[in-house]
Amino acid sequence: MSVLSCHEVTKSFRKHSVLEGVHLSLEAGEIVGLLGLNGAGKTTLMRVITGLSTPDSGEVRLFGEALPMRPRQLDRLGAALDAPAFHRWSSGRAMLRTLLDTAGLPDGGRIARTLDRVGLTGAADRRLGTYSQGMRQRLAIAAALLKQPDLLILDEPTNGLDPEGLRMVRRIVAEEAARGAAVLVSSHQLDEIQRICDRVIMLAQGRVVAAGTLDALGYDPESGPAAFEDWFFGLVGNGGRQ
Ligand SMILES: Nc1ncnc2c1ncn2[C@@H]1O[C@H](COP(=O)(O)OP(=O)(O)OP(=O)(O)O)[C@@H](O)[C@H]1O
Repeated sequence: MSVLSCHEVTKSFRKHSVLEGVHLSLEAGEIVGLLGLNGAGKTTLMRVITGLSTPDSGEVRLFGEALPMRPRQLDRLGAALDAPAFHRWSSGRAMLRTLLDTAGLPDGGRIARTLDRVGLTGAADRRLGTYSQGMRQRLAIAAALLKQPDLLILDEPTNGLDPEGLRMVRRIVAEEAARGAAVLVSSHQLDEIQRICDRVIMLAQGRVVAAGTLDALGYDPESGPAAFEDWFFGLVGNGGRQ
């Protein structure tokens, strides 16, 4: 059974079609990169998968069950999407505690471990209003990791992160997959995707234009980042722009 499957998913905003007949599936323990130019539909697809947005047609199944998810199933999903809303007077530690309390889960050292994994131990008790953009991004990743999800969805997790943060994301994604979680990660950092993903799915104007391992899609990993960029543009074209 796939951890995630999408079948013929479509979504429009007014008359603007954003997702068209999207098919995909993710298995436990694999890391899949979602690629596409600005406006290709990556975030919309992730919002549909996480139940934040309803598709116009098609089906999304998580852990074998069609959306919408039952509350207990929700705890099996961890997602960092968009810019999360933070209460500026709260702290990172307090925010994570609220998430655990809401889910009725015990801490058992989980909060401290998660803060450590994202490099926020030293800032854990600072007010969120004082966090930098990169620190907020780290906290969003921590929130997604907190419940040890079976499906981890990260929308451009390296946004605003320093080089050490890039390494951290790489390490976390690999650790989560090794633990058995399925990971779907979008990024404009083609070299990062090339390094960390087992498979890629390319979206262009809301359609999947390519999906598979880099090898199956005809990319030679030895040929380096510049070649990956050429390969990417060869598949997505110019995204419909003039
Ligand atoms: N709530 C909304 N209302 C209207 N249009 C929307 C809405 N959300 C997204 N769109 C449109 O859907 C299209 C896809 O947007 P989406 O954010 O999914 O793209 P993306 O691939 O994540 O882009 P980026 O790389 O810039 O983050 C865009 O044309 C966007 O303007």
